[in-house]
Amino acid sequence: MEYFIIVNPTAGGNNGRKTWPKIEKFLKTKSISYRAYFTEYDGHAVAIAMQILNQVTATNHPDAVLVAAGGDGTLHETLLGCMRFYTEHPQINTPQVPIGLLPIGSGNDFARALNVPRHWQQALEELLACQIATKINIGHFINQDNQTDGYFLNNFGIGLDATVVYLANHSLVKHYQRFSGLAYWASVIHAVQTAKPFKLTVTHPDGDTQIYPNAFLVTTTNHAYFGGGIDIAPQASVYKNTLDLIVVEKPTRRQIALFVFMLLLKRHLHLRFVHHFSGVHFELKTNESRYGQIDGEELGSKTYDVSYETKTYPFWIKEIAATH
Ligand SMILES: Nc1ncnc2c1ncn2[C@@H]1O[C@H](COP(=O)(O)OP(=O)(O)OP(=O)(O)O)[C@@H](O)[C@H]1O
Repeated sequence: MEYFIIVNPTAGGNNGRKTWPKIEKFLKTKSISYRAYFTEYDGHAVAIAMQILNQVTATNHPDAVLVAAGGDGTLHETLLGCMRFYTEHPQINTPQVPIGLLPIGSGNDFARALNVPRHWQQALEELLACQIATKINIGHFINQDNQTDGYFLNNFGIGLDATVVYLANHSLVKHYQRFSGLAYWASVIHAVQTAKPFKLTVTHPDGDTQIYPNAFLVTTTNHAYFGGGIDIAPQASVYKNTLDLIVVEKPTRRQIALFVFMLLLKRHLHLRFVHHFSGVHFELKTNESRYGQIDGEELGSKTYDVSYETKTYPFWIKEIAATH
């Protein structure tokens, strides 16, 4: 195999920069064939992934694996580059180049969902031991207003979780690994206090519609986790072709405490201000501007008219039969 590794040196509060020399040493010791590419700016992994696929498909390279060494953002951009490349080159009929993960970011929720170890060496050993690609479900969304689309591995959030992402990304201490956890939790508290509820309309394929006048946290998720390991949708799985939608209506202070307590017990879906759906397709519409996030990447503050479904992409991971 030949591993084309996209390294985000800034992932995990510069953990990428510190960990890469160890990864490289390990690869050299084992005489593994690899090429490394370093991201230099936001969005760079999209361009690098496309460039690698261009090269790999032009030379008919049969044993290529694209590896995202970073956090969920790097992985998201790598996937986006792959999906964009294959959409732009529909004539390519060789199998899609699989994506592997070296989770050296902060949250690493997709790695958690796939049971990929979050220590670089264990993750690398599993990656190198893998023999066959596994098709995994990913989220696909279409903006109904302009028909643009995109993908997510983890979740597409509107409201509270996206406000947290916005505040954490703009925190002054974000780039210091030691403080990134603190910055995150400070952002959660700030967001809970300041985020405003909004009207959300959910439409199902059969035309059934629900309206939530006080939606507060709206997450469409591909697996159980969000926010760095919070088990927001315990029944969700990348091995199901469904997406899970969690809608939390604006809670009172007492309800916030109850929500956190029930979340820890994984019983929060029983609360009457928490709503949960699982489906292969649904649409969400809002009419007030709110922050949005996709796999931890900011969308800014806007309104949404979005439809959701799943697609698949091959990943270079150890298959977990038990969760199928
Ligand atoms: N050289 C760079 N300088 C600044 N930002 C970069 C650079 N390379 C990549 N980025 C950006 O860094 C951001 C964060 O990366 P990533 O999500 O992989 O790490 P993380 O936030 O630590 O992990 P997680 O999302 O799992 O919490 C991404 O938006 C990416 O575009």
